[in-house]
Amino acid sequence: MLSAHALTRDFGERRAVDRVDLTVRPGRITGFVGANGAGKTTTMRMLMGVLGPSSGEVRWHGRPATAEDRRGFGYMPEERGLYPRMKLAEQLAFFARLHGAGRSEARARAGELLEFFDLGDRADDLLDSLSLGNQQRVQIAAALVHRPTALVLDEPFSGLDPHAVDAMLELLQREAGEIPVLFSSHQLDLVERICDDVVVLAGGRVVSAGSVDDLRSQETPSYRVEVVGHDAGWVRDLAGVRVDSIDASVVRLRLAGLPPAELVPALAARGGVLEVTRVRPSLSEIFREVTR
Ligand SMILES: Nc1ncnc2c1ncn2[C@@H]1O[C@H](COP(=O)(O)OP(=O)(O)OP(=O)(O)O)[C@@H](O)[C@H]1O
Repeated sequence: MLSAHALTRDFGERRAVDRVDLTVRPGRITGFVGANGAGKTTTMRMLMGVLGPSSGEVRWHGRPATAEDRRGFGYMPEERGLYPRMKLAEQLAFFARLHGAGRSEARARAGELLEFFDLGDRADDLLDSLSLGNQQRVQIAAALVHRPTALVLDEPFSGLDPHAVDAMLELLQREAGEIPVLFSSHQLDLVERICDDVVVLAGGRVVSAGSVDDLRSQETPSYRVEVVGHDAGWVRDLAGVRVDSIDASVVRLRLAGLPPAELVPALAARGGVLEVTRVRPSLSEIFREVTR
């Protein structure tokens, strides 16, 4: 289990990460989300030990994480960091050897990962001859080369086409069966698809954390209402509700004081109603709600 405890980082006067607590459990995929500049990369760098905290602590299995512990982690940094003019297979074998693999074991592992990412026939190509999405696949392969004990991935999905996204999802699910996996992403639909847990950061602070289902259940329920006629504007006059949007005859609203059982009668007393549906909030909606 990888965890952060009151992890804080200042850059001069500016506090980029502010007393962040988070836990990444084995067997679960944790998504790390937040607007640009929220502090995700800075937190991940501290988890990996490439940046020291101003205060707070990173723990591995409940005790302070050491350099040795971190050598076991797989990391995909935001700035990436492979050698553009090195052949793919050579490059991956090189990283495997840095982690202590013997020559033939390193070569075999490089070949296996390139096959997995459909790059087996590009083994002798230079990294910078690949498309950006394929370079991204090699970045992930490099993070996996030493069979890591935990994975920390900074935006692994950015720039990937849908096939590569699917391959990445499959891979993360497979890896997360055994080890803690934390990844940051702005693609909330993907986070929703595969994450068990989510940590939402805003202005350097954790504003929400837990399983996707828990976050959903904390959210104020939202309703879709379709009224008779072309203008549902009158719904705004209802007491005890907050209207999120109106599009002709369709309204999205939340209850703000009105008990759920009174919504339909209150609507019907004011106008013609065709349908009222309770809507399960998407992660994007939850994100907007908790970060606003
Ligand atoms: N080396 C640095 N020196 C000064 N300020 C920094 C440094 N690194 C990050 N920051 C600041 O810390 C804040 C958090 O940045 P960070 O890159 O961690 O955010 P992020 O959530 O990863 O953003 P994005 O989604 O855009 O990648 C930003 O205001 C950024 O400008």
